[in-house]
Amino acid sequence: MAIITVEHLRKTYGAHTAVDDVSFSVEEGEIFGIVGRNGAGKSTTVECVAGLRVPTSGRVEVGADLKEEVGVQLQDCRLPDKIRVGEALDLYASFYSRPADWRALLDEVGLDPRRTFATLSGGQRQRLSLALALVGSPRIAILDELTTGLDPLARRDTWELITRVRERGVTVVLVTHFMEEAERLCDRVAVIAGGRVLALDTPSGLVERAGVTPQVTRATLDDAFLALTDHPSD
Ligand SMILES: Nc1ncnc2c1ncn2[C@@H]1O[C@H](COP(=O)(O)OP(=O)(O)OP(=O)(O)O)[C@@H](O)[C@H]1O
Repeated sequence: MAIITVEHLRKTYGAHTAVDDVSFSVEEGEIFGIVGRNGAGKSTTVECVAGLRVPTSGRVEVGADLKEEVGVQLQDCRLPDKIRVGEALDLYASFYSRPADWRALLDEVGLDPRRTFATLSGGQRQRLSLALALVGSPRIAILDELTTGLDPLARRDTWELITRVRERGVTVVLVTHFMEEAERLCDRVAVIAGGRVLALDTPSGLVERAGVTPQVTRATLDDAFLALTDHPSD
């Protein structure tokens, strides 16, 4: 059953059209990927889904309470330098009527509640932003480039965290630049370019659809992405 339905979504900023006629639906419990190059319209799309931006036209329907049941991790989230990790979690938990146990969440993401935001590495900040997105026990988690800027090992750890989130029944919308990430984690992936959905399928379906020939061993989603976005077929 679809928990998110987006139909003919359009978002303009002045004369610039960032998202143009985007339609897709996300099934409850799946990890749905949105991939595309810089400026493709990925963040604008998920911010419209999360209710953070108002669509210019089109329909966005979310089968969950936006304030209580949707957790959002935004790109480049910043907190005051001196706030402690535990204080941030405690504050965010107070926004929800059924918050998760934030100490357990911090254990899961491997963060010390006494650390201040200023002393966290890039990877630790990303893990904090994931914990903040999950502290309300959401039914839907929207994660916007959660692993950008992480080293390969930290990225893999984060993939494990995302898999565990899904195992708890949370629907995940994952915006990413990394095709390997989308291929490993996502049930279905929408490829966006120029504010439009070029293709939407399972990772293996996209590879097949793009008709890419394996270079060494087998064709990957990365090959499919390059083929689709280099020669978009409308
Ligand atoms: N507030 C805004 N005002 C004007 N233009 C904007 C605004 N936000 C985004 N844009 C433009 O809209 C287009 C889509 O941006 P968006 O951030 O949705 O893309 P993206 O696919 O998430 O890119 P990235 O991977 O670089 O984050 C870009 O051309 C961007 O410059």
